[in-house]
Amino acid sequence: MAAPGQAAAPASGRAARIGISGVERVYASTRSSVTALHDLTTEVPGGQFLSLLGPSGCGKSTLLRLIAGLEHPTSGTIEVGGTTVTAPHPDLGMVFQEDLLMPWRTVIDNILLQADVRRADRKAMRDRARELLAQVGLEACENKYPRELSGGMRQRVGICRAILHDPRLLLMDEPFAALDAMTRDQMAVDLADMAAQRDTTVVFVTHSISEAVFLSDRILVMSPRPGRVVADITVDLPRPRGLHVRETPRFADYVGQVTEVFEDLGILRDRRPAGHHEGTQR
Ligand SMILES: Nc1ncnc2c1ncn2[C@@H]1O[C@H](COP(=O)(O)OP(=O)(O)OP(=O)(O)O)[C@@H](O)[C@H]1O
Repeated sequence: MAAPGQAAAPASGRAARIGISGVERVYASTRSSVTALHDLTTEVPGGQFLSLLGPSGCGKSTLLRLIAGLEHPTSGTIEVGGTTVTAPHPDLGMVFQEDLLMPWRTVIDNILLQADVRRADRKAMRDRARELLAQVGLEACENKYPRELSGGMRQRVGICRAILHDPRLLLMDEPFAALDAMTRDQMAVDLADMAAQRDTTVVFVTHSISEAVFLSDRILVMSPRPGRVVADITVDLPRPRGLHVRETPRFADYVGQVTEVFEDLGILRDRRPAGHHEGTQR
């Protein structure tokens, strides 16, 4: 994956390509039916860092669950690594808004849960878990319990768990949404550093335009429900990217480009003079 904190890892070709073709997802009950996604077609090359941006309820989480194989499209197909997704597939890491750590397990045992469910060699995985903890500055915390950690620390542990088995695909559903702004910035840098060291495709859901621009190779902007892709923006900012990239005119241009799409959709309303972009949730 090409991520902002460091130079991109050399692509080994192992990162999963995603193919989404004519995907529709309708949630039907006896009383009503909701079309969450409508006729979604796109391809995500292996190793790309893709962000999904869109208003609440436009189907971003639904799309992640479909890619993960946790649920199925009503019509259309999704391929991951050349295979049609019909069930949850193992070569995947997932991170959610809530850290989902088990309170009765220590930090290291929470990470090793990934090894336990896969019946992997616990000893080898323990060494790897320690390496990952060191990468995110939590080497002194391996025997602590989640209640002893801050929200940002817990979310770092969640990310370590998600990538312990070196998945070819990482799906992240608003992983930093519950964190304060400064922790969130640091998490973006940490994620960038971790991502840069492995060849993984990432699909990242966020409501933050600047977070999406900072992290991504590409941003898909989705319309209000039923979710469709209304803009497909390649973020061609040089890497490595540090937080200072946010002060550059090119960064502002990308933020402005995405903001305009939201203004055109009527989701952001700008009462300031033309050219001055300051929306919510940047
Ligand atoms: N299991 C379900 N049953 C019925 N409707 C559902 C189900 N899951 C999602 N939906 C509906 O599908 C639409 C898309 O939901 P989804 O959670 O994918 O949106 P989202 O873009 O991730 O929203 P948010 O940004 O608020 O998390 C919403 O209208 C939601 O109510």
